[in-house]
Amino acid sequence: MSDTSQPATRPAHAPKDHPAIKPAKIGILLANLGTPDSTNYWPMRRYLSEFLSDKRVVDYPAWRWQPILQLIILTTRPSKSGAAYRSIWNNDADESPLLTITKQQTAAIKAKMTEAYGDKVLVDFCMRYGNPSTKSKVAEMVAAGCTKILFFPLYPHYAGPTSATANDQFFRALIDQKQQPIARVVEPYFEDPAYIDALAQSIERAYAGADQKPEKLICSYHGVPERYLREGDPYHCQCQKTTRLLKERLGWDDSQIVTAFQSKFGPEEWLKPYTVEEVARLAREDGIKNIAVCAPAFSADCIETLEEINEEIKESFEEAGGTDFTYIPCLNDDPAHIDALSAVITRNLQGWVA
Ligand SMILES: C=CC1=C(C)c2cc3[nH]c(cc4nc(cc5[nH]c(cc1n2)c(C)c5CCC(=O)O)C(CCC(=O)O)=C4C)c(C)c3C=C
Ligand SMILES: [Fe+2]
Ligand SMILES: [Fe+2]
Repeated sequence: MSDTSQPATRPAHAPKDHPAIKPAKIGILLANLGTPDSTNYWPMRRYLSEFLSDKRVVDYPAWRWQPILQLIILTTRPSKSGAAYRSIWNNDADESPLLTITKQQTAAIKAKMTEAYGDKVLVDFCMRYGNPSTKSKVAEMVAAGCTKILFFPLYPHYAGPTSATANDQFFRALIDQKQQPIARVVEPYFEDPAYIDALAQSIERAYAGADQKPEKLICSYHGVPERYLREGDPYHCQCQKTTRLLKERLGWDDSQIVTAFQSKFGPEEWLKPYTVEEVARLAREDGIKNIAVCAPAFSADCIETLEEINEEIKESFEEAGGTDFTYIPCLNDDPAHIDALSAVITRNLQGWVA
C-alpha cells in the first residue's frame, strides 16, 4: 500500500483512551478473480471449492450442486487443473501469472495515482477468491485511514460471475467496519476508447511482427452459460460490442474478425461459438491456415489464456490443419493499458479529489 506515514492525532476534546484520528485517505482497491496458493491438490481444491460454490458463478440450488461439486468434481478437478497451472506457473516468484501480473498492474497504477494525488490515495489489490482476500484489504485500508474506497473489478465487461460477485464481496467486507467508508464501484470499461485503442495497438504490434499476416483474428472471450444471457446478464452484448469497436478502430471488415467463447464448464449450453470448435472449423471447412487469437475479457494473462488458448485451442487448430497460430497476450501492464485503467480511475474519483 502507499505511504501512510502522516501522523495520527488525538482531538482536543478527547479522553486519554480516545482512538487516534488518522488523516482521511481515499483507497483505490483493484480486484481480480483469484488464484490458488499452489498447484498441489489441497490448495487447488480449496480455491476451486470457494470459486465453484459461489452462486454467482454456478447458480444451481446448493442441495443439488454441493453433492456433485464436493463428491465428484472436487475429487478429480484439483489434480487436472493443478497440472495445467504447473505448465504456466511463475516458478521464480512461486505464484500464478495472474498474481504476478496483478502485482505489476497495481505497482504501475499506484505510481500514476501517487504522482497525481500524492499520499491522499492508497492503491492496493485484492482477490475475490483466495489471497489476498477482499476482506483483509478493506480492513487494511480502513485501518490506514481510508474514509472513502473506490473498488475496481478488473474486468472490462460486466458479468454476474466476475464483476457482480467481486462487488458483493466488497460490500460484505464493509459489514465488518465500525466506520463504514463511503464506497464507489467502477463501471465496466469495455467501450472506453482508451481500452479499445490499447487492444488495437497490441493487435497491430502482433500483426507487424508476424511473418505472414493472419487471415483471421479470433476474439476469444471467457464463456458463461447461455441461460445467463436470457436471464438478463449483459455480458454477451458487451463482448459483441467490444469486437465491433475493435474492428472499427482497426479499420477492418467483418471477414477479418470473429467473436468466440471459451472455457465451457459442465453440461449446459454456453455462449457460442466455442473457440475450441470454431478454430478447428475455420481450418477444416474454410481452409484457414493462419490465425491470431486475443482475449479481450481478461485484463491479465492467466490459466485460461496461457494454458487454454495457447496450448489447448492452438492444438485444436493445428490438428484440424491450421499451421500458424499467434496468441496475442492480454494487455497486462502494457503502458497503454495502465493509462486506460488510470483514466477510468481518475474519472471515477471525480468529486473526491481536486
Ligand atoms: C464454472 C463456471 C465458470 C464461470 C461461469 C466462469 C466465468 C468467468 N471466469 C472469468 C475469468 C477467469 N476464470 C478463471 C478460471 C476459472 N474459471 C472457472 C469456471 C468459471 N468461470 C474455473 C473452474 C477456473 C479455474 C481453472 C480451471 O480449473 O479450469 C480465471 C483464471 C484464474 C487463474 O488463476 O489464472 C479467470 C481470469 C470470466 C471473465 C468469466 C465470465 C465472464
Ligand atoms: Fe472462469
Ligand atoms: Fe447480446
